Amino acid sequence: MLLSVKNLSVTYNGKHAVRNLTFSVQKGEVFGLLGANGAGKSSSIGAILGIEKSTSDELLVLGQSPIMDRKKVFEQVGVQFQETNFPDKMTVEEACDQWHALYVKPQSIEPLLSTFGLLDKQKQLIKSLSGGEKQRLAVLLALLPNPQLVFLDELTTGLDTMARKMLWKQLLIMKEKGLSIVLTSHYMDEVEALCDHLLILKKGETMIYGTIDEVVKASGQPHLEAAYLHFSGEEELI
Ligand SMILES: Nc1ncnc2c1ncn2[C@@H]1O[C@H](COP(=O)(O)OP(=O)(O)OP(=O)(O)O)[C@@H](O)[C@H]1O
Repeated sequence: MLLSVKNLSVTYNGKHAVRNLTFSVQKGEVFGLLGANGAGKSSSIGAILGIEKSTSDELLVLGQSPIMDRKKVFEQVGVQFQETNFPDKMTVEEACDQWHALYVKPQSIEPLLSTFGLLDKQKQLIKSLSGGEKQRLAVLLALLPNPQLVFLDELTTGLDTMARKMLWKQLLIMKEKGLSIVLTSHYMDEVEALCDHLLILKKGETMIYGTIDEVVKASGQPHLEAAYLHFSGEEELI
């Protein structure tokens, strides 16, 4: 088991943002944490990463506590955030070199740059990259540690169709090699392409947790998009 979360709760000013979240992720599994804006996805991930304060009956990342064993755990875990702030004068190459130096067994930089279509952008300032290029760089940096487990927040938001498909293909290759992935996404085609299990949050509560087939079946809807709308409560807004 690479990730085990039991009854994780996050509160802000006495109000629950996440309540009793329970799930686990095995080696080579892709897990999707889904829900409408404000449902509690980022708060959950922040808590699992030890950034947000939380309570739980169990919180183990690679069998260790992300709070007590922080350094050891995060040598083997990759994280991509929605917004990564880089210094103004930093180039793609410098960011890669700095990240590379932080880890014990990182991947080689060049093949990754090539895979992510950024080989000819090495000397460019990060702030001058397009939105999609920045997004690809953020995923590249999350994978650079050669992690056993990677957290990808809104993986392909802002990417064009080709870049999305490229990224999915790349992640599936890494999954085959044993990489475990926790992702958040608002796109059900992405969830269908990648996820083994998914969990849908609504106002911090777990509405359903299972495989895509189980979720669709339990919803009584014809396909995942409709099942998602049903469980997330987003259909009430349409
Ligand atoms: N630091 C904070 N202080 C107070 N409330 C917060 C804080 N961070 C998040 N919240 C609230 O907690 C709830 C869950 O927010 P969260 O960011 O986890 O949702 P999300 O599912 O990641 O949303 P999105 O899809 O918009 O990124 C929201 O109601 C949000 O306003």
